[in-house]
Amino acid sequence: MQVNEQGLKNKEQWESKGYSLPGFDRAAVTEKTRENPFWVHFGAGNIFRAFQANVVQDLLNKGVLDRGLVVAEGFDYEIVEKMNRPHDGYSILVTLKANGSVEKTVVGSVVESLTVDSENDADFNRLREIFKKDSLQMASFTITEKGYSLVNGKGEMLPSVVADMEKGPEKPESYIGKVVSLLYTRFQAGEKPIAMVSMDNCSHNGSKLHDAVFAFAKKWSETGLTDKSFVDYIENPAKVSFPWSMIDKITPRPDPSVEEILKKDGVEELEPVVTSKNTYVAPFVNAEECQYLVIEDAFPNGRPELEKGGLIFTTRETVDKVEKMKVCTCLNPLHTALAVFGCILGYDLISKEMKDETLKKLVEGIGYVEGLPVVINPGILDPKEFIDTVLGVRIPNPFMPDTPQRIATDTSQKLAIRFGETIKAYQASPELNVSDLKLIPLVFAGWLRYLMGVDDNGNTFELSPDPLLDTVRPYVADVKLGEPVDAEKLLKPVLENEKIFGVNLYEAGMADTVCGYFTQMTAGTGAVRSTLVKYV
Ligand SMILES: NC(=O)c1ccc[n+]([C@@H]2O[C@H](COP(=O)([O-])OP(=O)(O)OC[C@H]3O[C@@H](n4cnc5c(N)ncnc54)[C@H](O)[C@@H]3O)[C@@H](O)[C@H]2O)c1
Ligand SMILES: O=P(O)(O)OC[C@@H](O)[C@@H](O)[C@H](O)[C@H](O)CO
Repeated sequence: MQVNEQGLKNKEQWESKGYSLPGFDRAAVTEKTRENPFWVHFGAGNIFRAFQANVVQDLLNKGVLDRGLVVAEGFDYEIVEKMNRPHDGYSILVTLKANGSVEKTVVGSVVESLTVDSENDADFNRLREIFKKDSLQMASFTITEKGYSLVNGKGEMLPSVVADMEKGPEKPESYIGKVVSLLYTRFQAGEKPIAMVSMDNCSHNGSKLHDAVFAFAKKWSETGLTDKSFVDYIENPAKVSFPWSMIDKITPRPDPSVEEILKKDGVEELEPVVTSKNTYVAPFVNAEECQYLVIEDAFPNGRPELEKGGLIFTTRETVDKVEKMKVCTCLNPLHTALAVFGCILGYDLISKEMKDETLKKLVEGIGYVEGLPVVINPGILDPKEFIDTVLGVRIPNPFMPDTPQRIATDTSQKLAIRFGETIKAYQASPELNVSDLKLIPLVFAGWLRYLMGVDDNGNTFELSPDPLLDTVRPYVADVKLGEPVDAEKLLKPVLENEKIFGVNLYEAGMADTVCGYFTQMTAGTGAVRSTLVKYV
């Protein structure tokens, strides 16, 4: 049983093993999509395969849609070369339910896979062609928070961005430069409308995408590298919109336990690949059942009826509230707390951490006690019920192979959103005091302790990738477990960094607490556990 066009011809074989197959005429859908594409997604990673691609498949099955998805990968071309193309765009979605049952779906809604590589004429020209089409309604993105950044950890503009700003839209190298170049193609084709929808886990994600795009459009317009009015096109919401969104579906990396299930069914060539850019991809994805995608309803070229596939379209205000609820208080901060302490305490599964009474109490405290008071009820989802399900069902799901190491990736990019917003809300509130926050500083101290790359037994472990590692690791490089440490002196430059924590922890009055916790956590082996037990 091979995951490709040929291998899927024997439908009975797949169906007899419990697989749901695409229920639409894929050849016809492919042809229509080539002619009139409506949705290009940037970022061919795991969440896209597990969520957006499956929603479109469902709508194709129901006859709500008659065209599929084009996926464009602009960072890690190996995903397209090693996964999408050999498998003709198919992948298997394995849904791991909390009751232990497993749902297997062959997803075939991705009918075109392209690299966004200006050196690859065939793919880049095809993308230009797609961006000229009247039918194109949206371009969406799951490219991680750092995908939108034009600067490095030190705040310096990335060399590829500097080069593209100078050279213009012809042959860009940087990610956003390539996206803006495609938008310029759309502008030149008659200023056609489009929604540019960031679906990444960052606060006000649409504005993040807008700001990065705008920086290029402004520079190119001013320097005459594009038509002067290109920047006006980008700034006209009736032409180009940047809706905000909130996305939620826990999608761990492809796991060997799931690979085993599929292998036993007779599925071949399933081996996951870790690309040279550190993406974990396989011909299958594994994810939980629960999913939410809430999008600001701002689509200047119209949009498909994606609400029929469970997506929620609403106002920017509601997206803001729902996103704050999920990313800033009720899910992602709890994930990051478990990621940091899970790595230090030697865990390899998030669900196992939820059986650790101290860690369970820690995340309950961060969620219910410290986070919930600043959540504004978005109306469409109840925050208390949401957090109840996150802590009672989703994170403890023993069938989900999610790891603290995955979630610890890029922590420096996430602390500001996941905790800083709560601190700011406490600062702004007449009823709340920042000094009441005891657990958030514990996570900050835990992250600094994590950066030592030494677990609570004193053994070294590998840190997850993070663009700021080289900048922040040196601050804790000389700290030795059991030796005296002047935390204030060592950590001050980091704790003052608003970019990392969302606030200057000295100004917020939290720096002393963090230093105190850090000192206790470095007192010797077992000190992280005893500090947690003491304060949780
Ligand atoms: N996995 C989840 O549980 C989940 C759930 C909700 C939202 N998300 C959002 O989706 C994003 C991607 O998650 P995933 O599960 O697909 O991860 P993944 O590791 O499977 O894929 C990452 C994707 O981002 C791209 N990318 C990585 N670094 C980049 C960079 N510097 N510039 C541009 N592109 C870059 C990769 O090429 C790939 O397409 C997350 O960062 C998060 O914002 C993920
Ligand atoms: O995807 P990231 O790297 O932004 O964050 C890691 C996890 O917290 C995240 O992927 C969650 O699983 C997801 O946000 C759940 O919807």
